[in-house]
Amino acid sequence: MRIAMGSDHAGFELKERLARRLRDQGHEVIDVGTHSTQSCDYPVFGEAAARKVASGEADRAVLVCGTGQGIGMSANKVAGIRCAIVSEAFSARLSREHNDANALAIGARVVGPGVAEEIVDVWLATDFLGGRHARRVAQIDRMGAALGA
Ligand SMILES: O=C(CO)[C@H](O)[C@H](O)[C@H](O)COP(=O)(O)O
Repeated sequence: MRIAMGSDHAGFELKERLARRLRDQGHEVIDVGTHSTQSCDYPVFGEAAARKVASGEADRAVLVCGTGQGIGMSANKVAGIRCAIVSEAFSARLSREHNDANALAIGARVVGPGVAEEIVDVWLATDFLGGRHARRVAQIDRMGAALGA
């Protein structure tokens, strides 16, 4: 899978760890930064990674900031992005099965690296169930198109 990854300074170390692991698993990682722990602004990197997915250059995005909240909110402003902000594997799985999430945001100050790895593994391995969920996801996407968000 082609996975766009982005973080701010708070998420940098976890992003690096997750990126190494994803590459070891055979995924292509498209790292949009940041590239150090120097303080920076998460919207820049949330948007950049989300745009990779929206344009078709990446299949999914994995994002990390301190809580996952800010970078996830930023990604969700890009048309066509459904970013789930997740702290445990159950929500990660359901965000794929029910919501067809194409972006995942994790908080490096919220979960440890082992839980983060479990979240990413489950999220990447889980398929969208379609059916009634497809109708609801289409409603989300129509709202995004109509409202420009
Ligand atoms: O966006 C966030 C919170 O919603 C992230 O946790 C940021 O990483 C955090 O706000 C950065 O905070 P800092 O005090 O500038 O390190």
